[in-house]
Amino acid sequence: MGEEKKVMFHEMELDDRIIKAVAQLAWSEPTLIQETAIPLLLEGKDVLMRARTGSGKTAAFTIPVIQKILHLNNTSKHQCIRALILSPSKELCGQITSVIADLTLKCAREVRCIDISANGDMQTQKALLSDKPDIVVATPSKALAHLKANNMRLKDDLAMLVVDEADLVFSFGYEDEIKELLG
Ligand SMILES: Nc1ncnc2c1ncn2[C@@H]1O[C@H](COP(=O)(O)OP(=O)(O)OP(=O)(O)O)[C@@H](O)[C@H]1O
Repeated sequence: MGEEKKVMFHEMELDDRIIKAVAQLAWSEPTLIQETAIPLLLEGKDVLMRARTGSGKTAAFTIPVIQKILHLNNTSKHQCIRALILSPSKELCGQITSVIADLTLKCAREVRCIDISANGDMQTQKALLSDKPDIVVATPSKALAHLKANNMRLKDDLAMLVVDEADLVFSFGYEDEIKELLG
C-alpha cells in the first residue's frame, strides 16, 4: 500500500507571486488542512474547516482568497470589496491581516486588505472602506455597523465570505448578525 503523494504548493495552480511569498516564508510544503482545503476553495466550493490550533488554517483560507482576487482583478477593472473575513476579536483580526500581508508580499498593490477593527473610529474606517479594498477583515459587529451606516456595500460584488472561529462567533450570539450581513 503506497502512501498518497502530497500535493505541493507549486502544483496547486497558484499565482507565481503567492508561490514566491510562500517560499519567502520558508514553508516547504502545505500542512494537511492546506493541502485538503486549498484545492476545494479554488474550485469555488463552500468549505467548513476543523483542525487543531496551529495546523495552518489561516493560510488555508487566505491563500485561495488572494488567488481568487488576483484572478478577478485580472479579468475585471471594477474595484470593489471581494472578500469579507469575519473573526471574533480584534487580536485575531490582526493575526489574519498579518498573514495576508506576508502572503501578498509580492502583490501588495494588486491585493489590498484593511483590518477595520484596528483602525480608529467609524469615520476613519469609513474613509478606508471608501477606497474599496479587495479584502476587509473585521469583527462581525464592526462589519454590521458599517453595512448599516452604508459605508460598505457587498451585495453585488462580494465573492468570498470567511467566518474564522465560526463556533466562537456563533456562540457569542453573532448568528443573527451574520444572517443579516448576508441577507
Ligand atoms: N505550510 C506551512 N509550513 C510551515 N509553517 C506554516 C505553514 N502554514 C502555516 N505555518 C505556520 O504555522 C503557524 C500556525 O499557523 P496558523 O496560525 O495559520 O494556524 P491556525 O490553524 O490558524 O491556528 P489557530 O487555530 O490558532 O487560528 C504559523 O506560525 C504559520 O506561519
